[in-house]
Amino acid sequence: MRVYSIPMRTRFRGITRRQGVLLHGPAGWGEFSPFAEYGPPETARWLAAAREAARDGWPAPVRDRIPVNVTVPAVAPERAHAIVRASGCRTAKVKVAERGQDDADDIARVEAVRDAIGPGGLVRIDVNGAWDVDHAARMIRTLDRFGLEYVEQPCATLEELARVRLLVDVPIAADESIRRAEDPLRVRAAGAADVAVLKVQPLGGVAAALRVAEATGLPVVVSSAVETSVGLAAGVALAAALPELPYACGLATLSLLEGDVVRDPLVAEGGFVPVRRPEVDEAALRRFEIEDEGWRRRVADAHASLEA
Ligand SMILES: O=C(O)CCC(=O)c1ccccc1C(=O)O
Ligand SMILES: [Mg+2]
Repeated sequence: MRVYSIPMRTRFRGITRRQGVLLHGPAGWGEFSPFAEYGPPETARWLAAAREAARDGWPAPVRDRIPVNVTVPAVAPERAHAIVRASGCRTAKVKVAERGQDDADDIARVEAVRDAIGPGGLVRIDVNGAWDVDHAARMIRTLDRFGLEYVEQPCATLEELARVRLLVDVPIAADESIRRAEDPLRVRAAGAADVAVLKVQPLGGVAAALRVAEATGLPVVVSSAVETSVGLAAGVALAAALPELPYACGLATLSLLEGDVVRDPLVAEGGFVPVRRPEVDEAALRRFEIEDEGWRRRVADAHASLEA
């Protein structure tokens, strides 16, 4: 078990360092990197994903590259513009409704991103559940002046998502609303979303996420949890194994980190991430390795919860 801590280039989800654990097994390396606010039983699924990677491996791919979106954190418009231009991606996902910012900040950022990507590019926004129904309907209409592909998790609850979905013409994607195997059925029953955002670690692995994808009956966008190339490879494997992949995925997140633990990182080029599994590089890993009792305990607790 190896613990890593990598500085982030930009503050994201309120964190400035990404930390996690890498596990090795007969099938390769797996990543366990639940965010600090998660404890058991949730972390058991994150551990199951790491174990699947290390012990079992993943289903066969049906494509050899994955179209990806550039992820634009809640930065100033000039910076957002530069991030999009440098990415080469034809789809941008813009974080909005960040704490400490207001609607005008979001409008300026989305406008800058539309300008940077041009009329032929796609712009989606991610609200992380921060708006109430009225605020969501108002802001989605305002931001749709710049053309929105979809809105990710505009409100926190399924009931609110379903109401917003009836009020606006822009498709709604569910992200935080899908974290457990039983969630897709609830999303479907509530009529809460047009698109399902799936992340491998919270769903307990690639095979489990494929079953969730089938259960949603919705088009799927695979997204990372901002991981090293070890964790990203699992997201790439899921995106590669899905029968249909109509949207760009949120797997171009390596550029949010200052470094990586592999020889040949899973970076996006020309808007695509290649389908492959990079090898952990001892020297790279040692550069970011830390000794941390807290992470060892989190693995042990997740393990105990998984066996219970
Ligand atoms: O989807 C992307 O473009 C990047 C991944 C991302 O946004 C994300 C990463 C970690 C935790 C939450 C989220 C999120 O989608 O809200
Ligand atoms: Mg999201």
